[in-house]
Amino acid sequence: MSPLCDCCGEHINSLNQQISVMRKETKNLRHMLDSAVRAHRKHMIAIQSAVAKIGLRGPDKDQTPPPPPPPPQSALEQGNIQTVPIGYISSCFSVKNGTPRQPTICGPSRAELRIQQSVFNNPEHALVGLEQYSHVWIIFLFHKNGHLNFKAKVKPPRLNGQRVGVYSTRSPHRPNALGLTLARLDQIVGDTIHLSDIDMIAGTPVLDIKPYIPDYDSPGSRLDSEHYDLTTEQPKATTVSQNETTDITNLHKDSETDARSDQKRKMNDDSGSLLSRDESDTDVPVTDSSQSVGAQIPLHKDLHNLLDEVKAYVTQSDLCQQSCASEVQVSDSPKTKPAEATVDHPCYGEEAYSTIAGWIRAPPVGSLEVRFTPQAERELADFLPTHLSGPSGGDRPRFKFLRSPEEAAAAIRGVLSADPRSVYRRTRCRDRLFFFTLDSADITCWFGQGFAEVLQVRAVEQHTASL
Ligand SMILES: C[S@@+](CC[C@H](N)C(=O)[O-])C[C@H]1O[C@@H](n2cnc3c(N)ncnc32)[C@H](O)[C@@H]1O
Repeated sequence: MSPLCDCCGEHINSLNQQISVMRKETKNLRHMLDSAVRAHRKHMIAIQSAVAKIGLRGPDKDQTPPPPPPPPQSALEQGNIQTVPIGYISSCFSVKNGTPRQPTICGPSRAELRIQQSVFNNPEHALVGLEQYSHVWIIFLFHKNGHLNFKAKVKPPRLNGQRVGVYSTRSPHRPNALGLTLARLDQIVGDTIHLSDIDMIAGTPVLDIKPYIPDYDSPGSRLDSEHYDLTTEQPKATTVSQNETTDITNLHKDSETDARSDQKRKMNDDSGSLLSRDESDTDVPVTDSSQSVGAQIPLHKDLHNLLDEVKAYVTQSDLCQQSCASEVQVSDSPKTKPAEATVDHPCYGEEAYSTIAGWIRAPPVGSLEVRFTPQAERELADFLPTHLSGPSGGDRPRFKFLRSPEEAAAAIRGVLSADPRSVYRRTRCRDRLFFFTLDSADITCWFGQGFAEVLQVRAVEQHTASL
């Protein structure tokens, strides 16, 4: 491009100056607007509480001032983020055609993911500890979706032309073209993760990686409210004890977890209540001879029995020959995990094994006993269940989501027994009161050695709740 003549150069300079002045003014105006909004909110709160104090009726409905505008939100609060891929998949599939529709379809489908140095100065640091897991969730972008078109109803290929809502499918064509794949983690070398069981094409931008933890990610293994014994008010001892091995193998198979849930359901049916506790229903650490790394495997007792039954019918070698070709390949592969991270997954038909870090089930932070003061119990009991709507309850506080004070008590116990304090609070401000909100209840508690005590349960004040 030829250099600008003097007069055009000057003109451009002056325009640039004007632009920068206008930018500054816009910034100032935005700042003033923000302060005005904040001040307005404060005034509204002050007026409301003054009205409440002197017991005045609020102004007539048609004179009610419009509610204060919501405070300005950051882009993140509005759900807008600028995504930055942490890396790009290099995989054995280069085009969409022929790429497995789900990771389970083609075991040996392999890929590598190198974490970008533009994201972390030391990308390999971001992977420390991940080698203890056998499976990872990969969150990625369907970057080859073309013109990002999506419809509310789609025709999944396996439904042969029938249409269903997009959210009942794993279709790539969705408003935010995000994909989610549970991949097998074969090995980590420096800043690179070696994966198999993938359904992503080469070049796929990856946004996030999370370890697969059946206790959180699989309903059959969830530590849900059923695990809280509401009569003794203590969390059930379903997790392994701390002195157990750090390498815990989870045998996870749908039919087994179903069997486990069925059994749980049956136990509940038998006793007529969720509240009873069967002492035999605790995990027992058993040594499984099939586990080649020799670690102790804490299996649920009924799960263990089931496993024994399965073993009686099929021998390990038969199965390895018939249906575990991919498993064998994994352990034969040069991508086998290094000695300290290797988990030699035994073969049992189509069972999927997953390993997780030991601290997930045996964390150094123990669970807490949860108590309520008599006053807090009375306050909680005063809350009306969701289904009791209408004027019958008078001024009594109501839950919006929780169905009863008992359900609220179980939720409070769940939250507190897991010790919700940050490490800072736990170590530096141990004696401080702890506040949290559950549904329409403001809860105040304190923590002592090995316990949490609920001191107060109050209805969330209306004006605070609407802010
Ligand atoms: C049905 S989707 C399922 C993906 C993921 N497991 C999920 O549930 O979100 C898998 C298909 O998406 C297509 N695909 C894979 N990577 C893609 C990408 N980066 N962009 C667009 N389509 C892709 C392939 O055709 C593959 O068969």
